[in-house]
Amino acid sequence: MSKFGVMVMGPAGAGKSTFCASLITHLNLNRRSCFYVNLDPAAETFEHAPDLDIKDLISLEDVMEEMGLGPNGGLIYCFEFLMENLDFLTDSLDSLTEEYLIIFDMPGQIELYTHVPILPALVRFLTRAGSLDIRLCAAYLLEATFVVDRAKFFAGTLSAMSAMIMLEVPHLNILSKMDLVKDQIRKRDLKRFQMPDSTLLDDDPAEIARRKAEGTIEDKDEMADPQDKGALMRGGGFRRLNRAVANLIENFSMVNYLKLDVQDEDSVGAILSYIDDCIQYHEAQEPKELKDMEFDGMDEMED
Ligand SMILES: Nc1nc2c(ncn2[C@@H]2O[C@H](COP(=O)(O)OP(=O)(O)OP(=O)(O)O)[C@@H](O)[C@H]2O)c(=O)[nH]1
Ligand SMILES: [Mg+2]
Repeated sequence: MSKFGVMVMGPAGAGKSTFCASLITHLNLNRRSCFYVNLDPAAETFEHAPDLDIKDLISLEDVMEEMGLGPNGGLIYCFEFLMENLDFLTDSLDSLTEEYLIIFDMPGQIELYTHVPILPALVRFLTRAGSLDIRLCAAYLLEATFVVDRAKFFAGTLSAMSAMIMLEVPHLNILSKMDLVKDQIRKRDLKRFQMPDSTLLDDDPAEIARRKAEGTIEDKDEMADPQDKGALMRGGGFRRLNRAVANLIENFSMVNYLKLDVQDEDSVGAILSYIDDCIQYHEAQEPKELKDMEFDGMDEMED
């Protein structure tokens, strides 16, 4: 019997726990079962109490105090400890049926998603056939306010891509906190962020302001010409690096973003549909109503 889950990931403060909460509210409203697993050993407050909380296994505060570690080293220690005590997960998750959506609320330390191999090992454990066998997808959240600074946006996109390549499970990228930008950015412009392309760097307001302050451009026109290699060279190493990264992301064309506004029930519902599709949740559900109807039909035939 398969199980189904979503791992909610992304940088610190991206809105992961808030999204988990609104997803749970939405699932409850739609009479769907969910099981909320908090894997952030530093998380204190929750809108919905977790069904399983890593803090019952190990707390970051204790680790920092007893091991003399900082918050990031402490977090890595907590995850290493979890990997040595996987029964903690198995004992609670093993009995869940295919009706449940298991929601993993992850911490925001970016190193967890980029250069330590713990998360891939955890994901392999959760998804391994014959073990928990969870059909898992990753939901990677990036704050929509990043679109204001495009170099930052591409850097965030690069870390999303890194997590995507590292984890090898179906992956949804989500621009969270859309309420903060929806009045500031035109729909047409937003589309360019949803499917990032390197021309976004050509008319970056933050970059234009920076270069105006430096006195390297007089007005917007010089920035708007992507063919102006001279302007790029004059812009120095970082600009060329930004462009190289943006081109890499564009050429891979692997990262597309969905929009999330947690205040909007439809928006949360739309993201849930993507999650369901990724993990083929509906295909595995027992057609209960149909079974009942079949029974009724048979009774009538027998009468
Ligand atoms: N305006 C707005 N604020 C949001 C939204 N989602 C989260 N926030 C705020 O952003 C802050 C961080 O939200 P969290 O949900 O705790 O983010 P997180 O990614 O779980 O943070 P860490 O677990 O610490 O990495 C909180 O102050 C939230 O109230 C949103 O959709 N819109
Ligand atoms: Mg959180």
